[in-house]
Amino acid sequence: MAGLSTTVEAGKQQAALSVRGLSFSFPQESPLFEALSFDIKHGEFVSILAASGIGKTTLFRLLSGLLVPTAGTIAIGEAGNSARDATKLGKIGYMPQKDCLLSWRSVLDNAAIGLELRGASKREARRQVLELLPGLGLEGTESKYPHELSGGMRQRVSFLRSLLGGGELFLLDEPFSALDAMTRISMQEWLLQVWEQHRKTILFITHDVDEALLLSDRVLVAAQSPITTLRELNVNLPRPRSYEAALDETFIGLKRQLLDWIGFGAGGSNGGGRS
Ligand SMILES: Nc1ncnc2c1ncn2[C@@H]1O[C@H](COP(=O)(O)OP(=O)(O)OP(=O)(O)O)[C@@H](O)[C@H]1O
Repeated sequence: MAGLSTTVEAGKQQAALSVRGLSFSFPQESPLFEALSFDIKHGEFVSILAASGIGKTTLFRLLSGLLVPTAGTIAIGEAGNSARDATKLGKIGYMPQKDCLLSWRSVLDNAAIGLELRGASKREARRQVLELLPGLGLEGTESKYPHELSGGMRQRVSFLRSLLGGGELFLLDEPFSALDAMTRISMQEWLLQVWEQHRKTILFITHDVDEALLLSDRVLVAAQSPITTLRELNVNLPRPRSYEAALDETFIGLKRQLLDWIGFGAGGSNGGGRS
């Protein structure tokens, strides 16, 4: 037992997120998580790859304190805050599948919300947003409204809002799933560049094997329900990366491994649903 607690303590000091023995089920439903443990290090980009309906969004709701685990602990940041406290303290940045921009606010004012909520004056918040817009490919859009933007632009504004919210840990829930293939590739490349600049800790949910490999330092695979363990693949591809990386032999080897784990390998017969 002493050995176990030393490991957990060491993890707490270094980890941006430390999950220990997490169990959760909705009332009268089968469990989604049972005694799940994993860590995310500071500055890491980690993707969770899983089939639909297995509990990815529920995991994010647990990590952001919107749901309470049936058992286990979630510790966030160096202080080891609980999910609920970390969210209250603004340490968690959450970017959902839909951009959720406010239709009556301009790009400038949508992106500034994160800073305003942290106590910045409107003037200061706007100044910081204006400074960052060009780097996000959004120069000249500051007075536009969400309906005047493309899907990719809306997601970038949404990301900027989360970024300026100042979190230590960013939870990105399939942020590009609603985009067409071309926009999706350009958004992935854009996110790679932004991450290189800011090196925030990101936990990214996706169904897409290529996307997980292209973006991540590690991919965690949830292949069975309830989720008790996550299989882990280190993505040892050099950075900075671009979409070209997907043509690399190493990439294809890693992809083969992931497809095998989720049941689509040479011997697999997965139909893509919850197993
Ligand atoms: N409030 C709730 N009450 C009861 N069951 C729920 C509730 N929310 C989600 N579920 C169920 O929990 C399971 C996991 O849902 P969740 O949304 O976390 O899955 P997911 O892996 O994110 O799916 P997708 O990839 O399709 O978004 C599903 O079977 C879903 O129907």
